[in-house]
Amino acid sequence: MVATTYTNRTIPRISLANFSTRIDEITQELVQAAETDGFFSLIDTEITVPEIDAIFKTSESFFALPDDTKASIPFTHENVGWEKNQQVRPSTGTADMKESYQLQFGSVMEGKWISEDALPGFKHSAQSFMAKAQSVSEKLMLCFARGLGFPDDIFIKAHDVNRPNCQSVLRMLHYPEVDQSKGPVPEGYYRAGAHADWDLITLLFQRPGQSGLEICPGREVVTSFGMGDVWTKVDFRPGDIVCNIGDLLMSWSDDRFKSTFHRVKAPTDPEKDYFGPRYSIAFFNQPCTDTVIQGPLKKYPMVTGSEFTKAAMERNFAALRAKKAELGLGGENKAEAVSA
Ligand SMILES: O=C(O)CCC(=O)C(=O)O
Ligand SMILES: [Fe+2]
Repeated sequence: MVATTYTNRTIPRISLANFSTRIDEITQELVQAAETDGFFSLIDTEITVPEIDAIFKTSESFFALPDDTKASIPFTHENVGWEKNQQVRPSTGTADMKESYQLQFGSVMEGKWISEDALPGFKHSAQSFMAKAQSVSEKLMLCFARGLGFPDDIFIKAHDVNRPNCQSVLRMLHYPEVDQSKGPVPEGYYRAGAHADWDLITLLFQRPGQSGLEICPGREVVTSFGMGDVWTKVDFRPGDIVCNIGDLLMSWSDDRFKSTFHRVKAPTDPEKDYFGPRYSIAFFNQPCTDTVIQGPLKKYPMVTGSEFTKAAMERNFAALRAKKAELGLGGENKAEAVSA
């Protein structure tokens, strides 16, 4: 197996304390991080450690349900519902070793919430947490709009969760334990294969002790799938929100802000890697379908939110087909329309 090359890169920790009085300083820090590696951690946010602990408890209870029960709310191409071992990334051509449950704000969730009988209180807890994640996201949206010289509310309006065509997603993730007694995970399998997210900004909630997230900066243009091979392990402390720029913001900033490849590697090293069950939660800020997108320099043609997503998916499929042909694999993956 080819060993991964690692380097230490600093992932800045940016405080949101006293947001309204410190907004200029925060904007500067965010822009700087977005222009370099595209990853940063937020600290001093309005989401407390007990609130993060509570939503992970909720998520763990969901994934502990029998598969038959979770299968009552299957994943659909509207990016909602539950999937297991179904997402294939173009970088790997093999399914991620995980299960996930995607939730949205709007009517696409009809019939997609786990029932109150199966998991009392789930919908209420998830919706409260989604509202909090949205509120933190809107602070970032305001700063990035200013950083790019746009009107303050351009990104906030484009991601208005009260509109029926809002597409933002909260995704709960569970990577099952990797049983070391069964020998090494075959080459080419990942907990989450390398990818860049398609959205504006992603908020990632991680569990202390459940390491695995790695980043590989260096992408120059949003239309490219190429990535380097020097990785950095992402460190975080309890309460941190790890954030990354997605392809939408890279495109909307004419490639000034970087949407960076990241992955969760399958554990291989008993000394350093975490083999136990891993949980994470991602909040993807996706544009309303009718949003009009174009950077200040007009580097790319103007597109709508739905056109942007469609083009991202088509690039994804083309790259996936090429990877499968390279590996001599056929067949379609079922969870292809996922948000990242
Ligand atoms: O589980 C993680 O830490 C990363 C998940 C991720 O990158 C994604 O779902 O897009
Ligand atoms: Fe991601």
